[in-house]
Amino acid sequence: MTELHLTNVSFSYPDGTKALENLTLSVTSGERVAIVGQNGAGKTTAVKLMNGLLKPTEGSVLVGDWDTKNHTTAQVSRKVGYVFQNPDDQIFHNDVESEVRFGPKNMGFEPERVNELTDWALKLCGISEFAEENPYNLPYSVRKFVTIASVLAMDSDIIILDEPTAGQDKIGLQVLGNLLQVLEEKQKSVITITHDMEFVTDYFTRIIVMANRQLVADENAQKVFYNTEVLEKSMLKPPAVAQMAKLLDFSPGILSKQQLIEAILAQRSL
Ligand SMILES: Nc1ncnc2c1ncn2[C@@H]1O[C@H](COP(=O)(O)OP(=O)(O)OP(=O)(O)O)[C@@H](O)[C@H]1O
Repeated sequence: MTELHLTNVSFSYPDGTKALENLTLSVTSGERVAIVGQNGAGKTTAVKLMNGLLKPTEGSVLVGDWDTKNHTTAQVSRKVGYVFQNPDDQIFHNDVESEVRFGPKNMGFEPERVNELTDWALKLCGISEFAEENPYNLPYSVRKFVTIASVLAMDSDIIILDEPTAGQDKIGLQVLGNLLQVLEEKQKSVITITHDMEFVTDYFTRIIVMANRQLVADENAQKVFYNTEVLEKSMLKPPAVAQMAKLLDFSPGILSKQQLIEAILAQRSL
């Protein structure tokens, strides 16, 4: 299993734009972490540094015992799979199965293992029925699962999902929820960038909040969504349930509908 350690990481793009300042965080095996924050906060830059697409200007990124500065992006991406925000930036085959099969095949797995991983990933993403289809004939939500499957099939220890809930309906969200559970059972770490706070409270216990190129909180959901200073700094909008609980002046920490209902019933019975 592979751990991830970012230590005092800063990054500037070649045009001089400073995108990340002094980021320090670690992710252990099997952990689920959500990275949230306003547009331009530095989230995408942070995850690109984690999978070796970018190398830090200052500080270090360790993937297991590899310093990403000493390894190619291709090498690092075998350990840290990255599902891009936009599936159309990632898909390049004319049928779904070839797209998913490409990763494990390219990594040199035995043909039997390639078949096994491809079938597993297609099934886990609920897209086996589309195996022979051209991804570009499928809706955006399915194309997103094609890219998730193609990364899962590489069997990397750390998986980054950029905005996985974008465009997903209730069934898509259920597939994602199940997928996160299966990955946790396999001790895979999942790091997601998302603007979907309901998704965060439903599935992620650890939240990293970023604002203005910096980390402003690394806490559980209860602490983040009831911390006025963090919310103001990051301009983060808490999930609807937490907003309602605050308006009703309930004690901090309520995040689920069930907790809110229980608090309302308890107040009525007073
Ligand atoms: N290729 C690039 N060249 C120059 N500046 C860039 C580049 N990519 C991103 N930036 C800048 O770096 C900063 C951080 O961007 P980044 O994409 O990491 O933020 P983000 O939190 O992921 O935002 P979003 O939620 O909009 O994707 C922003 O000021 C952005 O404009």
